[in-house]
Amino acid sequence: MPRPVLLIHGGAGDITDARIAGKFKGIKEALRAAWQHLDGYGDADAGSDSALDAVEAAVRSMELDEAFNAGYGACLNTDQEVEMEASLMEGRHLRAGCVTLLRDVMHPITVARRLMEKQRHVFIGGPPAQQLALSTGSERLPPGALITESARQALREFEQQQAAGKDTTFARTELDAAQNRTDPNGDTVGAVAMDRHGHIVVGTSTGGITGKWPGRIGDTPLLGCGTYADDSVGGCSTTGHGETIMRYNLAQRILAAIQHKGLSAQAAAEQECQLMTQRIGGTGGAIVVDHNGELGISFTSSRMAWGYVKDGIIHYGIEHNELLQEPFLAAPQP
Ligand SMILES: NC(=O)C[C@H](N)C(=O)O
Repeated sequence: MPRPVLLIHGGAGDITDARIAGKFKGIKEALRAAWQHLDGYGDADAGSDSALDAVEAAVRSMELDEAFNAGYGACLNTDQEVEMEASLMEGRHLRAGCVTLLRDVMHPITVARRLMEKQRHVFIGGPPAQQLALSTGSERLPPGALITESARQALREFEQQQAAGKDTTFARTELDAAQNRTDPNGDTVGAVAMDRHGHIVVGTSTGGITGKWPGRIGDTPLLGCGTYADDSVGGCSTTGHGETIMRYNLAQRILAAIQHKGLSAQAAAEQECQLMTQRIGGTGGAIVVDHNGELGISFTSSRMAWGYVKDGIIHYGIEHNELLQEPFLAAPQP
């Protein structure tokens, strides 16, 4: 019987030093919030939805945390508004729920789950996505409630760059470190879990990229780009420059490299992230769990926050070739 696995990311990009501590804190909190669903702690029998529950819990934790570009703290479009996207997929029956252009609700990943579990469509966007959220239990937040000062600052910097005639093609995920500016923009979040029955679930949630056009849709809600899960191969969540990732079909290519080329999860993630950047120019990253529970973590951006739980230890990092560790120390159960 496979051992449960939970691997998460908190976004790829040119994350500045000042934001690393917040990312690590958020990654560890998300792992602690979610792991109990997989190891049977809070769940009497770690039931059939344990991977789904774990992924939703991890992503919800990061959606609440302004250190990340999802939910509260999501980045702003050129109209100074938040439009969020998320996708969720399970690898047993290949069911999925995807939402885009979603406004004024806290947890896009939960809306994606409700769509997957209870509705007859897979992908819904704009006001009907919000309608679905509100009619299935989400609270409507006052306009602007998801906007942080950091997100406003990121948009101001983006606008200054545009006014100065700089190339903003790659938006916030690409420009900061090179130009030595602050990076007030958090990043996309994602989670891949495998339960003890070998069922894999993947979820990804984002505000997109700062300075995007209203109505812009990125890679995150697209199956095969931001998210894919298939129990017979593995699961993958990606992050980075969406226009690049969707043109390359990054998640699907990584899983195809595992399935058809026999690569390990790590080798497949490395190979495809690198080939994508060599070929198209934008950068990104991916987390992967293959059907044996082996992990892959790779990125061509300067940094990507990630973490996983194994043998009672939280493993995490943000730099290339970095592996930090900390005891899991689960919160006491009631
Ligand atoms: N930071 C990110 O991962 C952004 C996301 N991939 C997008 O382009 O919408």
